[in-house]
Amino acid sequence: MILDLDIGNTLSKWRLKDRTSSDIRARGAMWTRDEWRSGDDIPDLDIVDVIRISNVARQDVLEDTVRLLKRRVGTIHIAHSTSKALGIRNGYDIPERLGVDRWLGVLSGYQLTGGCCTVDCGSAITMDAVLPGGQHIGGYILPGLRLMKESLKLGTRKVVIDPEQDALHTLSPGTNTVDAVNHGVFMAATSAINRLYMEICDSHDTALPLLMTGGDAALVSRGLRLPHAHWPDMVYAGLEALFPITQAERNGVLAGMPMVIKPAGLEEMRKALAFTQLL
Ligand SMILES: Nc1ncnc2c1ncn2[C@@H]1O[C@H](COP(=O)(O)OP(=O)(O)OP(=O)(O)O)[C@@H](O)[C@H]1O
Ligand SMILES: CC(C)(CO)[C@@H](O)C(=O)NCCC(=O)O
Ligand SMILES: [K+]
Repeated sequence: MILDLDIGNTLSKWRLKDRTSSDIRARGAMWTRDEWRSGDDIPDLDIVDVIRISNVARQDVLEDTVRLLKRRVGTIHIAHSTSKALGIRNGYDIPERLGVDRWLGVLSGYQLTGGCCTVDCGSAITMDAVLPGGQHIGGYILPGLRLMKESLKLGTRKVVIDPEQDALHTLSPGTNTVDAVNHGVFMAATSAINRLYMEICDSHDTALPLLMTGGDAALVSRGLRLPHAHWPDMVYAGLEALFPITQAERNGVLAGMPMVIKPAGLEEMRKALAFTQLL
């Protein structure tokens, strides 16, 4: 069995993948600050023979985790951002500093589309673009929905945006604190993504497919007025692309690959952008 780990700043996600069938056998999440010890929400390491890790938490969190796992599992692959991989050139001035979750998303996104814009909605919202030909151009980091709410200190952090509400209602003016904060935060996230995506396509003269991932992706997706695909396993897929193990992975088949959604036309995007620049 393969154990894939996506260690975030607050939440660590794991999944177990069958080496022979390539099926995902189990999934879970735990708080990153908690110790990795087999139990209720943590898989039994006896059945694991290889581990692949993406880590954006502190280095000592990774070291502790690896020390613990190393006693039980033979092979551990740890992903790092590099200046080049799988036909992509990292656009960061110092490539190693690009968050490896972003790098993995770009790697899998490029495998799927041959050039795209990737958005990861987690603690932070990150956005990256890789052009046809493989140049990664860098990207953007914004606070995620929860962080934005938390920063206001109005006590609305725990009141989640109602996923049943239609997106239009969620953009209406709030008539109480919870709605005012939730709608404001939702608007900040979705309008930033809409705008930045169109700016990237405009300035590079290419309509890129848009891929969404992360814990809040389904929610944020509903406020996007753009064709896009949702790929919950996008970061994991980057681990598969970088360290292929199963036959399917060696053949370039990554877990949960969505259908590529045709992007909006460049001319339509330019018209929409013109509305944002009346002066
Ligand atoms: N099981 C869960 N526990 C807590 N939050 C969750 C869970 N599933 C989804 N979320 C939502 O997802 C967001 C975190 O998303 P995600 O796990 O993608 O973040 P990340 O940036 O990859 O990791 P981290 O937040 O640990 O840095 C939270 O803000 C929360 O709204
Ligand atoms: C931005 C986060 C926290 C998103 O998970 C992560 O990608 C990270 O720690 N990145 C390092 C900074 C950077 O990407 O420029
Ligand atoms: K993430």
